[in-house]
Amino acid sequence: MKHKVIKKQQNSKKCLVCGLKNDLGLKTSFYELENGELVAIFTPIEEHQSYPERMHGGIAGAILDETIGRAIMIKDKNIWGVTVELNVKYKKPVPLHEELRVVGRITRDSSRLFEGTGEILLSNGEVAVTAIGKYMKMPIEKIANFDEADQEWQTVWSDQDPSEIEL
Ligand SMILES: CCCCCCCC(=O)SCCNC(=O)CCNC(=O)[C@H](O)C(C)(C)COP(=O)(O)OP(=O)(O)OC[C@H]1O[C@@H](n2cnc3c(N)ncnc32)[C@H](O)[C@@H]1OP(=O)(O)O
Repeated sequence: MKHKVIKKQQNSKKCLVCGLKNDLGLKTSFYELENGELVAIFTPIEEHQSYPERMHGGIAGAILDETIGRAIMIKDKNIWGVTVELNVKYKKPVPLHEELRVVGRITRDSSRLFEGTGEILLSNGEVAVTAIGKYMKMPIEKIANFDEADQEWQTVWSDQDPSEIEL
């Protein structure tokens, strides 16, 4: 089923998952969908491997962690969190060099904590990795010295940005 993209989220400079100036990073794009889910799109490269041609399980955890952690921003772009728990299940190997979609959504939201689930989808739509994450809400000033301009926290548009995403 196709879902309309309603917003593209910000990237940053050096984050492993979303930093556009991190040469070894995933350079992920994040899209908010009209159904309330967040989709991450990235293509793993050789530097993200574990065994040859297989994406590292830690990279799978990283992309799921950030996709779920950012899904809360659909509701309010000013809610920031730090991961306190992440449970990852590896069901199928994830190949390198293929564009992957990762879907995340919030399943519980309270004043101090939020929880969500996510999946890495293979190009044929099969679910390869799943995760459940729990995050503690914190003001960004308490997490880090995060100057948005310095960290290049901004929406960067591309010709490749989809207007709809098939899930
Ligand atoms: C763009 C945004 C994308 C975000 C996605 C990526 C996010 C990340 O990768 S963040 C990096 C990884 N995570 C971290 O670095 C977090 C490290 N942990 C910490 O800094 C601390 O443990 C921190 C701040 C979460 C809690 O510290 P602190 O407040 O001292 O802990 P503590 O006093 O034990 O707990 C405070 C409260 O939280 C509760 N709590 C703590 N952990 C949990 C948990 N896992 N589940 C439920 N409740 C918890 C405690 O029960 C306690 O409640 P109460 O006050 O009622 O007794």
